[in-house]
Amino acid sequence: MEKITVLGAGSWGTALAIVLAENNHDCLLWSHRADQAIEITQNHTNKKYLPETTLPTNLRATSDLKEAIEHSQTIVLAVPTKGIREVCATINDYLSNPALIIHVSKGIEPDTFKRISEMIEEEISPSNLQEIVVLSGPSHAEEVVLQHPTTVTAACRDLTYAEKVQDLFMRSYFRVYSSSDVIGVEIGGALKNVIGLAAGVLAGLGYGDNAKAALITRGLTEITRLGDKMGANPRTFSGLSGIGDLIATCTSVHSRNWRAGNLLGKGYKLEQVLEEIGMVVEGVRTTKAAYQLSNHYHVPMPISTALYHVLFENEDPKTAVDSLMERSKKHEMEDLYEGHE
Ligand SMILES: NC(=O)C1=CN([C@@H]2O[C@H](COP(=O)(O)OP(=O)(O)OC[C@H]3O[C@@H](n4cnc5c(N)ncnc54)[C@H](O)[C@@H]3O)[C@@H](O)[C@H]2O)C=CC1
Ligand SMILES: O=C(CO)COP(=O)(O)O
Repeated sequence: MEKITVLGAGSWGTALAIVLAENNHDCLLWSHRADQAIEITQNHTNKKYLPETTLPTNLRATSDLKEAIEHSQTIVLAVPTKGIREVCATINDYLSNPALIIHVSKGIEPDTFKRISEMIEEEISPSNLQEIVVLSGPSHAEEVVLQHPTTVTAACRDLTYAEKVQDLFMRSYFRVYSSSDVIGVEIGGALKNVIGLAAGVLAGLGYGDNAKAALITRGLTEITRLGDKMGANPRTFSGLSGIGDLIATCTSVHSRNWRAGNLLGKGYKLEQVLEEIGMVVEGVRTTKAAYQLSNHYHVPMPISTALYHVLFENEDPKTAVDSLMERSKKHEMEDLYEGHE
C-alpha cells in the first residue's frame, strides 16, 4: 500500500483514483472546487463527472493543494493540458522531496510545441522531481468505472519507474503495459484527439464506415509521420497509445472529442459545442498545435490541417472534406517516395 495523490477530480482523475483506492492505496484526490471535495469525501459521489458511480469509502478528497502535496510523493496529474503549467508551478512551491509525477493528460501546447512531460520539467525544479511517467491508452473513464477490461501503457525513459506505475495501477480489469518511448506515447495520446474530432465531424455530416476507416488509417499515417520527426519510435503508434486510442476515440460515444466533432459536422458553432459538452475537449487546442507542427517540420498533415480550417477559419466541414478528397493523386506509402505529399 502506498500514499498517492491525484490532482484533478474530473472524470479521468476520479476514475484513476478509484482504481488506486480499490488497490488499497491511501489515495487523496484534489479538486480545485471545495464543494466537489466535500461531495467526494462525504457522499462518495462525483455527480458532475461520473453521475452513476459510487466511489470507494477509502477515497478522500481535499481542495487544499498544499495538503494534497504533503500527503505523498507519488502524484498523478490529471488536469487538462491548459492547466498543467499553473498546477505544476504551484506544487513546485509545496514540494519538499523529489516527487514521482505520473501524468495522464493528452495534449500538446500550441506555439511552444511542448509535450506534457516537457511542460512539467519546465515548471518543477529538478531537485523536486524524481521522474515523470506518462500513462496513456484507450481508456474512457465511463468504462473504467464499470470495470470493463481496459489496457494502457506506462512510459518512462527509465523503465524501472514505468514498471513501478504498472504495479500501482494493475487490477483485474485494468492492465498496464510498460514502454520507454515517452515521446511516442505522448504524441499518440495527444494527436488521436485531433483525428477523433475529425471522425465526429464525418459522422455529423452523415458519412459512414468507409469514411471512418479511411480517417483512422490516414490519421495514423500523419501521426506517425510527425512522431517520427519529433523523435518517437514509429512502432509505438501501432500500440495502445497509438492505433489503440485512435480506435477508441474515433468509434466511441463516450469520446468528448468525437461528440464535439459530431456537433460541428451537424452545423453547430465551436463555442456552442464546447458549452454543450461541458468537459475538456483537448483536441481543439491540439489541432492548433498539430497545424503549427506540420508547418514547422514540413510534414504533410492534411486531416489536421483541414480540421484547423474548420475550427479556426470557419471553413464549412463539408467543403473541407471535399477538398481533402480532391487532392492530387498519391502513392499510399508516400513517405517512401519523396516529393509525393
Ligand atoms: N475522461 C477520460 O476518459 C480520459 C481523459 N484523459 C485526459 O485526462 C485529462 C483530464 O481530462 P478529464 O478528466 O476527462 O477532464 P474533465 O473535463 O472531466 O475534468 C477536468 C478537471 O480538471 C479541473 N480543471 C480544469 N482546469 C483546471 C486548472 N487550470 N487547474 C486545476 N484543475 C483544473 C476541472 O475543474 C475538472 O475537475 C485530459 O487531458 C484528457 O485528455 C485521458 C484518458 C481518459
Ligand atoms: O483519451 C480518452 C480515451 O482514451 C478520452 O477521450 P476523449 O477526451 O475524446 O473523451
